[in-house]
Amino acid sequence: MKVISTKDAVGCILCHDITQIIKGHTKGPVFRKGHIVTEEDIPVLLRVGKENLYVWEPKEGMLHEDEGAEILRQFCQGGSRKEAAFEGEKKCFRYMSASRASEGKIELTAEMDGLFKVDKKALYEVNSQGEMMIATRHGNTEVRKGDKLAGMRVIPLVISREKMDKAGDAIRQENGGKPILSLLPFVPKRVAVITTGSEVYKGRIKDTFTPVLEEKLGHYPVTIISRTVCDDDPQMVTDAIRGALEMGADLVLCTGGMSVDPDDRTPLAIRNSGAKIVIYGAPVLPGAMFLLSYMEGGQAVMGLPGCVMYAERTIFDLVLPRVLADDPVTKEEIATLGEGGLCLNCPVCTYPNCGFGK
Ligand SMILES: Nc1nc2c(c(=O)[nH]1)N[C@H]1C(S)=C(S)[C@@H](COP(=O)(O)OP(=O)(O)OC[C@H]3O[C@@H](n4cnc5c(N)ncnc54)[C@H](O)[C@@H]3O)O[C@H]1N2
Ligand code: MOO
Repeated sequence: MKVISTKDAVGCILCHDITQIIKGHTKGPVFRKGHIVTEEDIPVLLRVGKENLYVWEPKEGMLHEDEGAEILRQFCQGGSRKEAAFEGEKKCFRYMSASRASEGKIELTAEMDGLFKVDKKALYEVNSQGEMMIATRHGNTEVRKGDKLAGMRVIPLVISREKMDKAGDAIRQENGGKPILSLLPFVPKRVAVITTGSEVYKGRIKDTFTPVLEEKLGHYPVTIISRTVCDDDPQMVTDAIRGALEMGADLVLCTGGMSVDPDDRTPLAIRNSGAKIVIYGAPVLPGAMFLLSYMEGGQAVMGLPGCVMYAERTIFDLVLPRVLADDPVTKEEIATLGEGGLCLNCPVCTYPNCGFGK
């Protein structure tokens, strides 16, 4: 820290807030600690009576907190300054926009509806360095345009470039240097709904499952291309799946017949369609009897248990955004859902902003 004549302070970093008081009008900081003095600031500083200032001396190898924050933004979002050019106040890149660095902090916001992904290990590496932090919302959750995704800042006013480089090296070692955060936009999909169950097929009860799916799918860029009702006959269900795929379905949703009764034949029917089963049975309640499979061509075929019809949130809500963002779900990932896999059925549901599936 040193004292400098205000007239000579352009480019210097203020060490403390500078307060302006105009009687009966304003009281507050005109400049914050950490601000870099510009040519235009000089008359303002002189007007608040500051002919001399305490400033940091720019030192070789030391970065201002805002410069450090910009490096954190690159860790998160990727892209050089040029690639991620400012549009007005926003820096847009890879469907995320960044605020301008201010007081050492940058925030990222979703520019599209889609699936938010976090490389947890790389994030941990950066946050383990000290003197810097990145906080995000949970990964693998759907986000909507305008949602806040992450905030990051450098903790001290200045940070060594070496420290930032070390964090960059840790990310490179962890994932080869890929951005920590990504937003995968939803990809428009054609969906086929196959309802199974003799009670519905024979008209004994009304189908109340399909309307639930229609409502849920209505929040995404999805077209329902077919609705078929089948008896508890696995061949009939298999034929319906194959027919839907021939019609160009990207996603086939089979409902009913997912548990252990003699008439519950949907898993067999899905298997016989040629789909490769990722999981049948998941550590999530509601949703234990869920089945996820993929065809060779990448189309997803799901078996949805009865709970998807009656419970507000189930495993279907965890998996659907991923499938709609073309983000394949693995058996291992499903196995990790156990902790947080219990929906608490809160009086007011705040999903996805809750612990379910996290
Ligand atoms: N012994 C066991 N029983 C059950 C288990 C288990 O592990 N062992 N799991 C339970 C869980 S968890 C669920 S979830 C359900 C799974 O049910 P299913 O997917 O097999 O559903 P269904 O048996 O076909 O039907 C259940 C219930 O829902 C009505 N339903 C089904 N589809 C429709 C429709 N399109 N419209 C209207 N109503 C429909 C159906 O009539 C039944 O009343 O299994 C538990 N049991
Ligand atoms: O499979 Mo049930 O799906 O847990 O309610």
